[in-house]
Amino acid sequence: MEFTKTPGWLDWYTGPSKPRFQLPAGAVDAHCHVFGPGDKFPYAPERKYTPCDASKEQLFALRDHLGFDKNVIVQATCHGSDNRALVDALKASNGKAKGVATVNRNVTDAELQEMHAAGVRGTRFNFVKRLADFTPREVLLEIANRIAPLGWHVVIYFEAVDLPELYDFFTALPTTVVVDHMGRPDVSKPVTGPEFGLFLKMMREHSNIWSKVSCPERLSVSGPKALNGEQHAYQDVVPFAKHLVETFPDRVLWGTDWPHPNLKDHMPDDGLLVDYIPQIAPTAELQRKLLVDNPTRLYWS
Ligand SMILES: O=C(O)/C=C(\C=C(/O)C(=O)O)C(=O)O
Repeated sequence: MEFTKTPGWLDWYTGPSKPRFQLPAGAVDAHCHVFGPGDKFPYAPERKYTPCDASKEQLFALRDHLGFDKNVIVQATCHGSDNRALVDALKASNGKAKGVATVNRNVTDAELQEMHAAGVRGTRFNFVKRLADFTPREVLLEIANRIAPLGWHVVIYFEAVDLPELYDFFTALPTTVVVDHMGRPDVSKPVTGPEFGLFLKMMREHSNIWSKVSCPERLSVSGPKALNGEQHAYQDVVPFAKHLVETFPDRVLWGTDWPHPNLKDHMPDDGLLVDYIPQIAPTAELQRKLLVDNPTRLYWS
């Protein structure tokens, strides 16, 4: 079956630079994807976008180029609850990849066991309206209760404006909960403002809730260049990510988000994204927790 990319789709950055920042041994890219190939793993009919193909081989080559040891591959909405491409990549990784799947209420226990055996360790609930249709909370809670005995966690992706309405649901989940991309804060507002304050309250009062401090390229208003034109990428996101890393050092994760779905105005060099890490994790200890200890404990223990 032929698939045509969403008009204006930006492919990932070809020829990423070699990072200047030396990743610590055992570092994990804890948020990335595989897409298709569509002729082998068709994209979901209910998808909101059609991506470029992005293979496990290309992901693993990027892992090695950047200096990561492992990947956590996250099911993207373009594949819906068809996790075959994800499972195929996990099985090909020689134990160097774990996964976060998307399942619906009809998933069988045998299917869950098969995914667990392949390396899946979580399921993802997507509340970003441009990506996924509404699923009743009771259905999601039913799924969370079914995956909890497997030791899986729940990954949540939402817009910051929706947190007030979702707060009680998130804090009632029976598993570890991992928030994608800091809950997409509005970085034009202060870190100390009420909006991000609600997110910090959730993390402070619920020690089962973690956050990825990834995707400055999605959140930044200042963009890849600072106003003076110097290459200070995404400076307006640094205070948010750095605050989370320093406040909750044992509950943060980082990922490239390769191949960067749905970016509209630019495509980051993944090598420069890695070089961004020391700005948000300024000590070797914080870098080791963020990149090695935390993802290893959550996915490989
Ligand atoms: O890949 C990301 O983390 C971000 C996006 C896409 C998805 O998460 C997805 O399709 O599942 C996005 O913001 O468009």
